[in-house]
Amino acid sequence: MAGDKPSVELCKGINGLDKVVLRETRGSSAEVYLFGGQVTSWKNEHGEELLFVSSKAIFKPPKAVRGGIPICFPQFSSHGNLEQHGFARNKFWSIDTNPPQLPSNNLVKTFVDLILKPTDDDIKIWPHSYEFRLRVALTPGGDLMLTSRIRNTNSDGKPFSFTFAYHTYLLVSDISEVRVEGLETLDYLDNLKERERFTEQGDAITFESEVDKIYLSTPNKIAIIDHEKKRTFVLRKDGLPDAVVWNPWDRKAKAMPDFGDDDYKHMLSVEAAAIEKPIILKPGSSRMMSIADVPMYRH
Ligand SMILES: O=P(O)(O)OC[C@H]1O[C@H](O)[C@H](O)[C@@H](O)[C@@H]1O
Repeated sequence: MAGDKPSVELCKGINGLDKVVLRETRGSSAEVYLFGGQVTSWKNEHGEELLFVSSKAIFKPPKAVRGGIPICFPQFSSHGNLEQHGFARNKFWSIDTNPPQLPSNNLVKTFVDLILKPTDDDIKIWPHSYEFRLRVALTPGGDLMLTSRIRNTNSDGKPFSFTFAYHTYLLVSDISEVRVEGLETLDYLDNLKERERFTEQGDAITFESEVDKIYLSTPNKIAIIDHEKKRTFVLRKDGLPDAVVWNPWDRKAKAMPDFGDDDYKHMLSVEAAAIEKPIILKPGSSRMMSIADVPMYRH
């Protein structure tokens, strides 16, 4: 409730799964499930939801929840030997009670730190030891910030490489009224054409059919403009050169059991990512990757 103190609360979500609820003074909030380390809700100070979660989402491990912000690690999509989008989104994360310091931002007081480490069984699938720390934070103004720090803790001296994405599902009023700015004239790999490389035209991107593109070397700021809602999401990213834009449209929507037939009209995935050039970490070294989603309104 607006006027309350900021709070961070661990409680039970759908199907008894643990979730952490962040609340800020002016009324904005966010929810994070320990399953997947996945943000599943982000509301502005009027209590309006900003993230898309499918009406048919299944909150039942091991299938990742359809919506919010799944974490794709250590593999984006199906390009590699691992399961689609890697395993991080299907794992139970823990609350990190003793996180190492992050570069300080004194304004941000409402956050939770999660951690994922491999079990012995996990190491059979991906033979590396790592610590993946995820901070989910809400600013007093209601911006959502995710910071990931991945560290190679291999004791055998071996480096590892990975690809990564914050698979953000934004809630939009009508996909045919949405415009994305910041990706014009950039090169992209088209997932619908065997990852062939193309160059985007000069206009802002609009949507009238299925899209699944990996834009390369993108600017650190991308705007998603929702005309009907008079709302713009500004996605700021750091340490993540690529950006995926995905909407399955009607035919693929129908083929997904956890996605409503008309859901595609109300979502757009804009995913800050590192895909074209995998990130390589030597033992003892770590990498930080962050996003901040900022909602802005026109009145
Ligand atoms: O169905 P999922 O495994 O969650 O993947 C959903 C989508 O994720 C990304 O956006 C990929 O680029 C798409 O090719 C994929 O269809």
